Amino acid sequence: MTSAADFLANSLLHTTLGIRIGWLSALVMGFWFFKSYRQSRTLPPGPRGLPFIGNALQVPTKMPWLKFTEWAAEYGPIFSLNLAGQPVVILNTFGAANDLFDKRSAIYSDRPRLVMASEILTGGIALPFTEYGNTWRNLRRAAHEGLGARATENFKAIQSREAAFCVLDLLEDPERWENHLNRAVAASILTSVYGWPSIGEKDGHIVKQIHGIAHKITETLVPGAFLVDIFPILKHAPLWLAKWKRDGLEWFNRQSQVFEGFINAVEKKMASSGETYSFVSGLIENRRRHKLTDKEAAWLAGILFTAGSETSSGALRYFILAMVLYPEAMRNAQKELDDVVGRDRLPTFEDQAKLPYVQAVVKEVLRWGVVTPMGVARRVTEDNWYHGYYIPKGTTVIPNVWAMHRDPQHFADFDDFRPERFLEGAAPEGTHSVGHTAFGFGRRICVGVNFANQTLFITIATILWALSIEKARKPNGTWITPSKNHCVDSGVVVYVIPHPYLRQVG
Ligand code: HEM
Repeated sequence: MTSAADFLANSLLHTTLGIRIGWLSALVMGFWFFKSYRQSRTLPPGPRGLPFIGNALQVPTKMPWLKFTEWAAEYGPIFSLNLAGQPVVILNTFGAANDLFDKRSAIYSDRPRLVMASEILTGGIALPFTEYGNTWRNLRRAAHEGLGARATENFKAIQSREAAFCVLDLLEDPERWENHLNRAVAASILTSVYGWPSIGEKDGHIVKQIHGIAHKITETLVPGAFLVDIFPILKHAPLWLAKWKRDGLEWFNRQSQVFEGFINAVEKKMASSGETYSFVSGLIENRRRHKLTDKEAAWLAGILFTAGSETSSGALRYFILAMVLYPEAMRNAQKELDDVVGRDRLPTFEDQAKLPYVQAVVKEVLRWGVVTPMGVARRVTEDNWYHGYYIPKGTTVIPNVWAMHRDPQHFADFDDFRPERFLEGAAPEGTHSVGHTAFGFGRRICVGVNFANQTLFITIATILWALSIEKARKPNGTWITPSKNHCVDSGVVVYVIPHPYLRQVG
């Protein structure tokens, strides 16, 4: 029989044990929860940074995509950085970009906050930077209506004419080949957008002005260029104290007047003499349906030549470089042009389907010489998980297009310019059968993609039909071999500096 004392002792023992077991299991459970919580909130791996500033000092200010590609080899196709507290995720494969930007486009279509470039300099209404919301939707719908695949057919005649003028200019004055490419690209955009007559040498100041606008905007995108982008609170600094803000707002007002003036001129012409079709004539008729204010419509048209001119002429520079370095590809394209077009007429868009090699040259130019190596960054608008990694709301997500286009899994000889790769087998998954992602992804894919592809096709076909491009020679007769890595990183767009020698096809 157990005494009352034994009973008491026993029950005490059991109670103590029970409490101990209870504590222990609570501890184990707590640890388990903590561990799984930690695991479920782990950002993708990445280089170790310093306290407070994280990896900010490890990211090079020029050509950061090269470092990103090295880090991708070390940490995997999706890695993360901490830029002074701002989480940044870098996507390095077609698959990852497709999974997030295309398949989760509802939460991956915003842009990171760019106070200077987007909110001050362009008033929050420049389509490429606009926050993912109603203003963006209205601008995008209007842009798509005027530049979709069917609508862009309207601009083929303008692009063919400009390609022919470009070749004449190159033949007459080969030394200034860059100017001629710039002029042709700017002219085909401006005539298509505003219905202007072709711009020539005399209109050099307009081309200069356009490139000036693009430069002004891209300059402000250079990380660290404006303190307000690091400390957004500075946006509220009073005007008398913040010269940068006064200058930025003044620039926006001046630029708005220029763009509104261009639109008003088209409107006047439409009222008097029946203006020919252009992007803006369509926009004027439909801007109310698209719920655009006059200023938004003016900026939509204005930003098209800013977004489209530097990128397209940058791609054409890469084309010149590729022809200088890979003459075999040039000869193959010229042979195809000879067989299909002959020598009695210029190539046209009707020939396009019968010129698969020339089309492959266009794609390879965009793959090999990617002009926007990091695309245009996005901002995630909701917490989400990918492959077990946590990507918190507000993270900046950068597609490393440069690495995607050099992924040995898809492009074994990625460094070589080899158009044939687009004629062999299927395009890599995640590229929507295109084979590259030079124009971006998902809902924010380049709205000028059809226009750009048309410009590149007809300009490249016409140049190769008329001209051969070779290495230039030094005065002592030795060849100048340009480097494919000698790039100028202007902030968003990257250029190359080839030294070509142009000669008429015999
Ligand atoms: C070779 C030429 C071009 C290249 C490589 C290029 C590339 C790009 C890229 C990478 C983006 C960002 C897409 C993303 O966020 O995923 C973009 C956006 C954009 N592009 Fe292009 N582009 C070119 C030509 C053009 C042309 C000719 C136009 C207009 C006529 C144009 C207008 C735009 C606009 C307005 C956006 C912003 C779209 C948005 O944010 O919703 N681009 N482009």
